[in-house]
Amino acid sequence: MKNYKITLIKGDGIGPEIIDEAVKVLDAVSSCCGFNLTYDEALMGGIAYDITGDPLPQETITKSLNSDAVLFGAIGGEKWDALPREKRPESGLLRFRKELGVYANLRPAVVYDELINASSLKPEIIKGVDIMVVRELIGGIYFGEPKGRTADKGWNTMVYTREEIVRIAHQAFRIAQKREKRVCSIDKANVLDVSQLWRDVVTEVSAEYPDVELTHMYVDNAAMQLVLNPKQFDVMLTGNIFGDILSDEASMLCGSIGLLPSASVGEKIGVYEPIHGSAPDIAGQGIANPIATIASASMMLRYALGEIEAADKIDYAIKKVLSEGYRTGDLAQFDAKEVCSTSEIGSIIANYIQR
Ligand SMILES: NC(=O)c1ccc[n+]([C@@H]2O[C@H](COP(=O)([O-])OP(=O)(O)OC[C@H]3O[C@@H](n4cnc5c(N)ncnc54)[C@H](O)[C@@H]3O)[C@@H](O)[C@H]2O)c1
Ligand SMILES: CC(C)[C@H](C(=O)O)[C@@H](O)C(=O)O
Ligand SMILES: [Mg+2]
Repeated sequence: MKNYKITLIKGDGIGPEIIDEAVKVLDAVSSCCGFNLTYDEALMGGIAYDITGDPLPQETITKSLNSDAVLFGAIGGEKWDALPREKRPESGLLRFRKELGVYANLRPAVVYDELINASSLKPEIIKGVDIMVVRELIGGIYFGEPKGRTADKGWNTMVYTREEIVRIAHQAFRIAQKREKRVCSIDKANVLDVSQLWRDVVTEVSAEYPDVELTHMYVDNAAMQLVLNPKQFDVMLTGNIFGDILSDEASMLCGSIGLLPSASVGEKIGVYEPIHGSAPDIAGQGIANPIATIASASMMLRYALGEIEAADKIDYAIKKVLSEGYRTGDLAQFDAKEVCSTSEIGSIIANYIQR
């Protein structure tokens, strides 16, 4: 029987609660599909800082690089907000992504028919929305030098090199070839030099993909177009910060940020993580929506392990459970037949798979 090694990073806030549900579902699907998963936990974020003094212990990097994939919950919280930047949970996550070289963050935003009433937008605007945000993840303003602050001044630098833009653009075009063959590249080329380079390089790379239509859009307009007419988008190619913001916005087309998964991939091991954070406001209450993490586990099976049947089973079970009206609190107002806790909805999805 095939055996895969998965590094589990639960992190802070709701991280442990949502990862536990993803593991429940993974265990159900692996026993149905005839493979085995071995989990090894590793620390990151505030909890790692509290235990080791470092938000990203070396052991976490080593374990992750020696596994087949990483399933990640979320990090951060007010408790650690006053720490110096390099000790903060968020710095641990950024360093982790850089160490693993996961330059492409794939964030699908798909509107489920079952949740068509969960968006504040009209059903006719969102029905059928299926967007893939391809977000550059280890460059841009998050990493550029110089950065720093004094009492009276704070500064960061948005930098992209040609090489960084080329590799993320190839990802976007290759993904588009398997979809509707449309890439909309998002930038702020009317103002930023770095965006002018971005636009030129994306255009150059597009010459290798004559079957894919390329358009460009300024990020401010893109934020507006996403709620005006989201179906115009197939693949949205973005830099680091623009993709961070637009994917949170896109989650509200779908109904809740608790639904959106992601895959962070590059040359080495991939990291599979919900797009949301540690949600300190609801942590420990058993009400977080674990579906984003369960769907991230499905992306892990599909992309990292090639267990397509198992991934399909999870995706189908999520849809089925939503169609039967099971909802966590974030979606309780929308055609709910039964409002469930985090653990209940995880069990219902796992049981559905085992039926
Ligand atoms: N990848 C990550 O680990 C990650 C991502 C984003 C934010 N963060 C960190 O998380 C902390 C909180 O940040 P924030 O509040 O801006 O963003 P957040 O995504 O944690 O929460 C935003 C809002 O969405 C809700 N929400 C998020 N996930 C949910 C879920 N699964 N089910 C139901 N509701 C959910 C929260 O309750 C909150 O009201 C910060 O420290 C931030 O830096 C971490
Ligand atoms: C916590 C933060 C560093 C992170 C990001 O901005 O990438 C988060 O918002 C995300 O979307 O994963
Ligand atoms: Mg974010």
